[in-house]
This record gives sequence, structure tokens and C-alpha cells, in this order.
Amino acid sequence: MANNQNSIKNTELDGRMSRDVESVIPKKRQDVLKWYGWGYKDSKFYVKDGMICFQGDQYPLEGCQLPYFTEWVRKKFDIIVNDRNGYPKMPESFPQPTINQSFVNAIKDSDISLSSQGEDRLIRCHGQTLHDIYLLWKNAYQRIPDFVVWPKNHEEVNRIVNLAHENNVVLIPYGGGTSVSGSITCPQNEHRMICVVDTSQMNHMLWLNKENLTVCFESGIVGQDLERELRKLGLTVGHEPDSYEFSTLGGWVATRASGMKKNVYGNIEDLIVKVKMVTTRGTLERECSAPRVSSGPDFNHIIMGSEGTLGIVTEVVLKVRPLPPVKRYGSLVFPDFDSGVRFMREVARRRCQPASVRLMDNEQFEFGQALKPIKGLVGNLVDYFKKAYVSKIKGIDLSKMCAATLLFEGEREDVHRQEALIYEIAKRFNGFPAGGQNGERGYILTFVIAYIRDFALNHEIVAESFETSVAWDRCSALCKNVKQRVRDECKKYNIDFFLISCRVTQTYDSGCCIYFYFGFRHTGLERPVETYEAIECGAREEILSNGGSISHHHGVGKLRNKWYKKSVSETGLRLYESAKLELDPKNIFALGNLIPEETTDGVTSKL
Ligand SMILES: Cc1cc2nc3c(=O)[nH]c(=O)nc-3n(C[C@H](O)[C@H](O)[C@H](O)COP(=O)(O)OP(=O)(O)OC[C@H]3O[C@@H](n4cnc5c(N)ncnc54)[C@H](O)[C@@H]3O)c2cc1C
Repeated sequence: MANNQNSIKNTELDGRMSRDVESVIPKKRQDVLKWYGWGYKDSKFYVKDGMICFQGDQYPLEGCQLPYFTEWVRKKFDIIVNDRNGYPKMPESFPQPTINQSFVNAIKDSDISLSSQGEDRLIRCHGQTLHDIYLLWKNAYQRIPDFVVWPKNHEEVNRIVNLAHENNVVLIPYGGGTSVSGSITCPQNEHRMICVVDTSQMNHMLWLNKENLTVCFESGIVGQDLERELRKLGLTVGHEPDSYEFSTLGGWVATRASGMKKNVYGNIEDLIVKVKMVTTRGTLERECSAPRVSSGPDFNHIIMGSEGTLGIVTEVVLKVRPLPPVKRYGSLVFPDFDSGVRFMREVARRRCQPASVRLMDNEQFEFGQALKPIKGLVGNLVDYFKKAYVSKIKGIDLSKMCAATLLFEGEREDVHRQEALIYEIAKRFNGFPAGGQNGERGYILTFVIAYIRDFALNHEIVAESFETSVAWDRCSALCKNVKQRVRDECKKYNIDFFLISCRVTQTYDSGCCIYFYFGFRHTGLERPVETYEAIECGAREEILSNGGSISHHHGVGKLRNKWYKKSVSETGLRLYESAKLELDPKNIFALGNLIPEETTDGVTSKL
């Protein structure tokens, strides 16, 4: 009987699908990834003969010269780019570690992979905020992790958490390190030993159930690895945050991530069937894999968005879909941003969103155009006629025009139907199709744009993005007011050269997600990052007063924790604190996310 049951279980879970996944990112991350900034070591913007170029064979801009971008930078920031190499060198010495010997000995005895080397510690002390990267460039971190461990599975995580609890050692769960909320940055005032739990070696596919279309992965799997493995089987999860080359499943869960194709596949909360989190009180996991359960509050939602403060996510069961037979890009041009917003609202009202639809304002549209590589005479002529068509025949003011990029996925007929409907709706708002090539470029550039920040830092420009979600009736006003607030703040700080632009990236029944880019030239400014933060803080206040949220998908972290209480109410905050006190009474997951450090100490002092 027992055998019979086991075999049923095995067939259900198709254990034969269990496999090791070879990751594009090795255990020694710094062999492949930049230690001081974003992405692959060999991918970057650089200057040759006065022109900005891009290198990086993972991307379609590889080897391209970018004359329009060079000119855009000159005009926007009054900068003549040069080939100076101001990139930092790996320091030769590192902050002294705080060692809890009894913890270290027990980890060694447990045969868990570990390191106390300075380089391994430094590259895991931060995420990707401007603040984090700037501190790294200036070699200004006072506090970095003291120790790194690489568990191989759920059991090893259990052992690490128990040992940390026993020995009062702080643990920081670390996935892909792509956080943009300060959530993995070491709390600078922590006196206890800090141990980073790097999940990269927990990246197995544990099982696949083709009948239920569910798959179980360990939490350290990197997005691109996960999709590559599933694609081999004709499947996809379809979760593609812009960071998915480097971010991990555990990170997505812990931050409540959102992918660009959420209209078809859903955000991470829609994709999760079951999730396992190790806490100091044991493992938190829903017992049943049924698709929906009415059984009190859903504790998956205690785990999602917990930002590493309650425990370590080890395994996740996700929904998968068959790969779509057709994938097609498109783009639309609108005479102005407000027409574009009305189009987006109508698409949402009719619930006919393609896999992705993103609306860019004029600034961002121009910026995207500037990233076009050098062209031959024919290319330039075609561009000239396109511009003439838009401005003369369509009567559109090029300085107001904005664009939407579209991605359709599905069965051929469904895609056809969807395209026809989208183009018909666009027409009602004076929009018209601008071709699949422009759409495809828009999505491909998403991955390249992330490399600009390091280049910018090297040219005295600080830049970062921030985002929010808002109800439809406030969308246009929020965009306008936030941009104006940033302009006013820049004036206050005597900043003459800056970029503030936005796009609507996600649509919902009742509202949308808005994503801002902000950067400025800081030549002569004493504290550029603090100034940036002060302006971004002003922008967030403006967002909140316009009815926007604290975050749509970046999370709270340390960057936005001062607004957390207001966002969830006093009672909500106490509920979170109680959960924290129950699951982590010694505050070993002392990351300082969600609630500011003083309050975190408050939790500890209640013991
Ligand atoms: C260029 C760029 C583009 C981005 N685009 C998007 C986007 O489109 N959509 C989006 O949602 N986000 C985006 N982000 C933000 C970021 O990628 C996400 O927050 C992502 O989910 C973080 O995953 P990670 O594996 O890198 O986590 P990390 O940065 O390593 O950690 C983030 C937080 O999760 C916790 N954590 C990580 N793993 C675990 C685990 N196993 N158990 C418990 N806690 C854990 C950490 O402690 C930390 O608090 C982007 C960031 C960048 C830099």
C-alpha cells in the first residue's frame, strides 16, 4: 500500500523532471558580474573617438556606435563625453569582521560552504540603489557582512537559521542582489555578527507536474536560468521583471515582484501556488496545493513582501504555461501623453491588454530614439520621411508626441484579434501604429538601459528610477505634479541639467503603475547623492499626496520605510510587529526593512 502511494506521488510530481540547473552566474559572482555596478563584466557603455559606444555580446547593441545618444547627452546635460576611466578598483583591505566563533565552528562542523574573504563579503553588502553603488565607488562602507554561507538545500537553511538563532547572529538572505530599496544593504549600526545567506546554490528544479502545470524550484534560481530550463520543455512561467537576467525566485517572492508580461501570466502573487519559508520557529508552508483555499488569512501573503525580515524562502511551487506559439511586437504613437493615458485606461476597462503595453512620455520616447545605432544613408532617409509623415501628414507636434510599445503573446488567431482591437482603440485616441520594429527595440533596450547608470556616474551624473501605482483618475495629474515637483526641487538646488521622465508600465482594472527616471549633472555639487535623495523624497511626498502608493513593485526596504506606517496604518504596523516578534523573537533577520531601525530595536526590546 505504502509503495503504491509513493508511486502515485512520484507520477503526480513527475520526479524524473528533477534536475540540477547550471547557472549563468557562478558561485564566485565576481568572475562574471561587475563588482561595482550593474550586470555582466564585459557589458558597458564607453567612449571611443568622442562617441558613446556599447559593448556586450549578450545584447543586440553589441559593438554599436551611438551618435544620437552622444548628442542627446551633450544637449541634455551639457557634457562632452570622454573616455576617462573613473571606475573604482577593488579595495585591498576590508572592514574588520565581527566573528561569533561558536556560530562559525558550528557552520564548519555542518559542512556548509562558507567564506570570510573580504571580496566575497564586500560584493554582498549592497543592492543597486544609487546610494549603495555610490558608497561602493567611494569605498565608504563602514559595515559589510562578516561572513557568507551558501546552503545547498532547505535542510541546510534550517540548520543555519537554528544556529543563528542560538548564537544571536544576524542573517541577511541574498538572492540576486538587484534590490533597489536598500533591502539587502547591511544595517550600518549592527553590532552582532552579520552572515549573508547566499541562495545561489539552491537552484534546482525539484519537480514538474505537467497535468497540473505546476513546477517546484528552489528559491535561488535566477530568472533567466528558470525560463531557459522551462523553455526546453515547451513551458514558461512568464515572469519577466526587467532584472530577470540576475534576480532570483526567492527575491521575487520576498519583494512582491512584478514582471513586464503580468497581463497574461500575472504578478508573482498570482503565480505562486505554494511557498516554503524557514523561520526561527520552524517552517511556514501551506499544507495543500489546491488552487484556492478558504482557510482564514492566506499566510503566503505573510511571506510575500517580507523582504527577508521574517525568514528564508527555500522552495516555491509556481504555475507554468505552455510556450505561446506566437510572439509579436507593436508600437503606437499618440499626439500627447494624456491621449496615451486615455488609451491605456480604455484598454484596461475592456480588459484586452496584450502581454505588455507600456506608454512612454515625450522625454522617454526621445531618449529611446537617441539609443538608435548609427545608420547608413538609406536608414537616415527613412527616418527623415517617417518624421515628415508624423509631423506634416498626421499633424503631430514632435515635442509632445509619445509612444506605446506592445507585446502580444498567444495563439495566432487570438493575437490577430487582439492586435485589431488594440489598433482600433488607439485610433479613437488619435493614436496610430508605428511598427513592430520600434516595439521590439523598446523591450530589448530595457535590458541595456540598466547599464547607463555606471556610465553616467563616470560623467558626474547621478540617476535612478522610482515607481508607484495609482488609481486611473489620478494618473495624469500625478505624472504632471511629480515632474513639476522635481523641476522645482532642482531649481532649489541650482541644478540646471537634469532629466525627469515617466512611463505607464502596468495596467489594472482600477489603476496603473507609473515608473519615473530622474538624473542630474552634479558638477560642483558637494553631496550629489544626498541631494538626489532629498529630491526623490520630495517626489515621493508628492506621489503620496496625489494618491499614489509607497511602491508598486520595488518594495519598501530601508529607502521607503519611513512611509510604511502611514501606508499600512498604526494597526497594520502592530500586526506586522507581532508577526515579526512571533517568527523572529531575537530579530536575527535585522535588515531594517519595512520599519526603521529604531522601531526594529523596539521589537527586540519588547522581549
Ligand atoms: C535594472 C533593474 C530592473 C528592475 N526591474 C524590476 C521589475 O521589472 N520588476 C520588479 O518587481 N523589480 C524590479 N527590480 C527590482 C529587483 O530586481 C526586485 O526587487 C527583485 O525581486 C529582487 O530579487 P533578487 O533576487 O535580486 O533579490 P535581492 O536583491 O537579493 O534581495 C531583495 C530582498 O529580498 C530578500 N530575499 C532575497 N532572497 C530571499 C529568500 N530566498 N528568502 C527570503 N528573502 C529573500 C532579501 O533579503 C532582500 O530583502 C529591478 C531592479 C533593477 C536593478
